[in-house]
Amino acid sequence: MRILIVEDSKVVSKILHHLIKNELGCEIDVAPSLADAVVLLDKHQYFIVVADLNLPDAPNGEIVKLVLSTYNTTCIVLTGNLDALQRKELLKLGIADYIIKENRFSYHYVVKLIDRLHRNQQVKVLVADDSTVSRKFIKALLEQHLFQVLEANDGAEALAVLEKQKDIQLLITDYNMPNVDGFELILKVRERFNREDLAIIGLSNDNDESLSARFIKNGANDFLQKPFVHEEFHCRVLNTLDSLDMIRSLWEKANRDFLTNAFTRRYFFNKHQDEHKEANPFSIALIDIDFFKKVNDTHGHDVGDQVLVEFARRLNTAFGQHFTVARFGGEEFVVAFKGLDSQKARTIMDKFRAQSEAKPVQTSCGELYVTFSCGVATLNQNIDHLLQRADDLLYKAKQAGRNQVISEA
Ligand SMILES: Nc1nc2c(ncn2[C@@H]2O[C@H](COP(=O)(O)OP(=O)(O)OP(=O)(O)O)[C@@H](O)[C@H]2O)c(=O)[nH]1
Repeated sequence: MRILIVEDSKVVSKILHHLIKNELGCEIDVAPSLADAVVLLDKHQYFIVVADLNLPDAPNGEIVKLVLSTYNTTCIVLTGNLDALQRKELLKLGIADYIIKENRFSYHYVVKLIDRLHRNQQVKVLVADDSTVSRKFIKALLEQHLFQVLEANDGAEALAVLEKQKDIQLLITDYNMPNVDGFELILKVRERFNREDLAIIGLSNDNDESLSARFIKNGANDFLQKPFVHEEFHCRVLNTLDSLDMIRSLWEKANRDFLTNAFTRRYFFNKHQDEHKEANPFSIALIDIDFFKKVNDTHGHDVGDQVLVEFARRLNTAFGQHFTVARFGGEEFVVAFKGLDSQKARTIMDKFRAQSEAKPVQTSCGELYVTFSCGVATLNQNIDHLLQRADDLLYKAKQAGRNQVISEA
C-alpha cells in the first residue's frame, strides 16, 4: 500500500510520515503543494491521499475534488479548522473522513483510520433495510470506507444471505421491515452466530425511547437512531469492528495454542464435552511424539519447538478441515474423529503415521525423523472416560515399541 500526504507544513507532514511508517510500514510520498501532488498522482496509484485543505497553490480545498473525481482515490482531509458549510460540502463530496489538527491524538487517529480502511477491503457488511433510499445511503457511506457491501430487502432475505455467505462480519439492520423485522432477525441470527462471529448494529427512525436498549439486550452490539450524521455512523461502525477484532483476538488466545496454533485442550472439551449425547460414532486419537525429550536434549528446546510446530501443521493439513486437532500439552496431541468408528479412525491415523515417519522435519539443525505412538478409542460413555481409554491404548503402543497406532478391537 502506498500513501500520499499533501501538506505544506513540514512539521505536520514529518509527524504523519513518522507515525504511518512506524505503525503501518507502507510506502509514503509527501507533496507540499497541489502542483507537486499532481505530479505524484500521475506517477503512482495511491491507496489513500491524506490532504490538507489549505495549500499555498490551492487555498480552498481544491485538492479534495481533484483526488476524488480525477484520480478516483480515497481521501482523508486534514484541516486546522472547519466551518459547518465546509463540513457539509466535504461530506457531500464523499471523503472518507476529516480530521482537525488539534493535538497528537488527531495524527494517531489518521493512522488508525488508514489501517482500518486497509482492512475494511476484506470485510463484508450486510445492510438489511426495506427502504431502498436508506439502504443505498448506508451502502454509499460504507463504500466510502471501502467495505464490501451486500444488501437485503428484509429480515428473511438477510437470513438467506447470511446462510450463504458465512464470512459476513457486520450486519446493519433496520427495525421496521416486512416478513422478518429487525428484532426477529437479531434473535434468529444470534441462534447461529456468536459475538465473535458477527457484529450487529440496529437502526430505526421509530421514536420509541426504549428501542436502543431492547436492540442491545436482544444481541445487537450497538444501535443508531435515524437520521444520523455521517461521522457518527462511521465512528459506530469503526468501534463495533474494533470490539469484534478484540473479541476475536481474546477468543484466539483462549482457544488456540500459542506455539503451534492448534486448538487448546479447553477448546476440545468445550466442543466435545456433550458428544456422548449424540448417536453418531465418535472416536479420538491420542498422539504422543516418541522420544521427544531426546530431541530437546540433543538439539535444544528451539529445535524441539520447530518439531512441534511442524507436527501440528501436518496434523492440521491432514485432518484439520473436517476434524478437531488440539494440543493437549507438551508433545501430546488429540484428533477428534466425529462420525468415525475406531477402526476407520485407526486406518487413517496409521496412514498418516506412515507418511509422517517417511518425511523428515526440516529444522535449523537439519532434517530430523520423528515418529509417534497413538491410541484410538470410540465413545461409549463420556469424554473423560474416552480419553482415559485412548491414553491406556497409547501407553500400550509405547510399551509395544512405539511408532504405532493401537485401537480398541
Ligand atoms: N521444545 C519443547 N519441549 C517441550 C514442550 N513441552 C514439553 N516439552 C518437553 O517434551 C518432553 C517430553 O518428554 P517425555 O514425557 O519424557 O516423553 P518422550 O521423551 O517423548 O518419551 P516417550 O513419550 O516415552 O516416547 C520433555 O522433555 C518436555 O520438557 C514445548 O513446548 N517445547
